[in-house]
Amino acid sequence: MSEAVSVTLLTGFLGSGKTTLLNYFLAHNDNQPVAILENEFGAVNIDGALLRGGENVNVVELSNGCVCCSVRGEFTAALSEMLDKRAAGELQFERLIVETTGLADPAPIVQTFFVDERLREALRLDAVIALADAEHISRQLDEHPVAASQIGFADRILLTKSDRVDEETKARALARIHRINSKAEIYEIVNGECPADLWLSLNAFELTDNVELAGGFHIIRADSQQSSRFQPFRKAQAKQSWDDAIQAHVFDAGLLDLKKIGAFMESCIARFGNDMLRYKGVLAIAEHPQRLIVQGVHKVVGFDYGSAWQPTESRTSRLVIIGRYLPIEEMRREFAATAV
Ligand SMILES: Nc1nc2c(ncn2[C@@H]2O[C@H](COP(=O)(O)OP(=O)(O)OP(=O)(O)O)[C@@H](O)[C@H]2O)c(=O)[nH]1
Repeated sequence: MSEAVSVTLLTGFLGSGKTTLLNYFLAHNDNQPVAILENEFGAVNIDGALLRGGENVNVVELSNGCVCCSVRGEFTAALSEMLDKRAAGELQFERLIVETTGLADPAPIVQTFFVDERLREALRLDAVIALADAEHISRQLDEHPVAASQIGFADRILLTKSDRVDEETKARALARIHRINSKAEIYEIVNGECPADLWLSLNAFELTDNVELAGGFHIIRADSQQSSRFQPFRKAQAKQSWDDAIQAHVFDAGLLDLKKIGAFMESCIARFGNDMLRYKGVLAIAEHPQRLIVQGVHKVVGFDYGSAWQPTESRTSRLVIIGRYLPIEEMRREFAATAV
C-alpha cells in the first residue's frame, strides 16, 4: 500500500486570504503533484491561469454545501472518490490541501480524518492552518463564534493584511488570537507570500515533545533578504481581556502519578471532550525515564512515551487545553492532585 497522503486543512474566516495563499503556493509550486479540495459554493476562486500552467494540480470542488454541515456525507464521499481515482491512476497527488469555506467550523472536518477508517489509513492530517485578517478578525470574533473555533483548532496561524492596519490594531489582533490559542505559532504574511515550508509538512498531529507557548510572531516578507523576523508580543496587550468563549489554558506541574493523570485525562475527555478543541501535554511521570505525550482533538486522544529526560533537565509537566466553557478552577485542582 502506498504511503498516506499528507493533508493540510486551510481554514479562516470569509475573505481572510485563503485563496490568495493558495494562488501564491501554486505559482511557486515546483511541480509537486497536489490536489486541492475546494468548498466554495461553486465559486471558482483559484486563479485559472495558474491552474492551466500547473499540470500537476488537481482541483476538486465540493459545491453543494458547506463541508462542516455535510461532513459525514459529501465531504467523506469526495475524499473517497479522490482516493479511488488516485488508486486507479486517474488523479496524481502526493499532497492534499482542503480549503474550507470561511464559515466552516473545522471540528467535524478534523474529526473525519480520525474517525473514518478508510480515510484514516489513506490520509494523514498534517496540520490545521488558520488565516486571520488583521483588519477584521476582532469584529469577526465578536460576531461569529466560528471564527474563534477556526483559530482554536489551528496548529499555525497566518496573520494576513497587516499592510492595511496600524501597529496598534495589529497588536490587539495578535493579543486576542494568542489568548484563544497560545500554542500555535503566528506568521504575519502579506498577499499570500509565504514559503510553503511554513505551512505544509508541519507534522502537527505527531506525538512530539514540543509544548512550547508562542512568545511572539514571525514577520515574513517575500521581498526581504531576511526571510523571517521574530517579534515578541507586547506585554501591555497581554493584560487586555475579551470574552471569547474559546481560550487556551495552561496547566503546569512537576512529577505526576501515572494512574492519577491517566484517570484525570480520561475523566476530562468523558465530561468535557466536546468542548476540548485541541489539547497537548508533555508530562513527567514519577519513576518513568521518558516523557509521556498526550495529544487530542475532542474525544480522539493519543498517548505515547517520547524522549527520555536527561539527568540535567528538571522534570516538569505541561498540559495545554484549548477549549470553551471548561470549569477551569475545578480542572486545575484535579490536575494538581495528580502530582506525587
Ligand atoms: N491588502 C491585502 N489584501 C489581501 C491580503 N491577502 C489577501 N488579500 C485580498 O483579500 C481579498 C480576499 O482574499 P481571498 O484570498 O479571496 O480570501 P478567502 O479567504 O479565500 O475568501 P473566501 O473564500 O471568501 O473565504 C482579496 O481581494 C485578496 O486580494 C493581504 O495580505 N493584504
